[in-house]
Amino acid sequence: MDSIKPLKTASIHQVPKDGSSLPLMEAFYTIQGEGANTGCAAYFIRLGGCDVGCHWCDVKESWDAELHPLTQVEEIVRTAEQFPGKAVVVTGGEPLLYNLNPLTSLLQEQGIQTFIETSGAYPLSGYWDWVCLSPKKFKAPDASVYPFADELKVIIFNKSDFAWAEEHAAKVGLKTRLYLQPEWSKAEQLMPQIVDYVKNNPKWRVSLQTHKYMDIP
Ligand SMILES: C[S@@+](CC[C@H](N)C(=O)[O-])C[C@H]1O[C@@H](n2cnc3c(N)ncnc32)[C@H](O)[C@@H]1O
Ligand SMILES: Nc1nc2[nH]cc(C(=O)O)c2c(=O)[nH]1
Ligand code: SF4
Ligand SMILES: [Mg+2]
Repeated sequence: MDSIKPLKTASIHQVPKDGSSLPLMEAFYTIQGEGANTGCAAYFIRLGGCDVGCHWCDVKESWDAELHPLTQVEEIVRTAEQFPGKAVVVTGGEPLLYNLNPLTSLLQEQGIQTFIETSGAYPLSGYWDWVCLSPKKFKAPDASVYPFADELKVIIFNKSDFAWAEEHAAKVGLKTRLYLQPEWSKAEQLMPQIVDYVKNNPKWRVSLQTHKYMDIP
């Protein structure tokens, strides 16, 4: 009897540089829960691999790329096409570890809008309809990413993060929409401070992880 072939996996460094296949952790059709596109139906493509190391990361299972099978981008796009919502959110892990040009050009050829969730720790690749930059203290964004940010989404974990958020707001363009999002485990405790901050600094908006309140992926 044939034995079951293990799926091929690779470390971050062994993923093909041409972007023809990517370590796919999971993909699911849901509602964008966060930021400017909150409430929109979207297909999420979660790539494995991240070396940023946020201690409060809500998807630590994504960090080790080797746990997630290398998947041809054609196959990823073929599945994305099946859903009525014509927007894809590429997230991770840190998606900018990889060459995202083939994935995003194929998606756009199919009339699918491309959104990315990134820490900006690496230069941008890919063709994007919406870039959400969420900077991290643990590995600063590459300076080249700020001009591409349609949205800056700063996670608030403690009081000092408001001043830190302003440092990043000073680096994005005038058209970039600014969001403060409470770290999930601290959301209840931080909410009064976030509400006060936005009332006093109205260039910012509040972003909540609404999918967690809706109990959807
Ligand atoms: C899991 S990350 C993956 C994409 C990319 N690595 C990044 O950090 O932007 C997706 C989004 O979730 C946010 N996030 C992760 N853990 C969170 C938490 N515990 N509370 C609130 N937001 C969180 C990140 O800041 C990011 O905006
Ligand atoms: N519904 C939903 N919205 C999201 N927005 C960003 C997410 C992410 O993990 O990148 C996410 C997620 O995991 N689920
Ligand atoms: S950069 Fe994103 S995926 Fe990586 S640890 Fe931080 S929140 Fe998690
Ligand atoms: Mg998430």
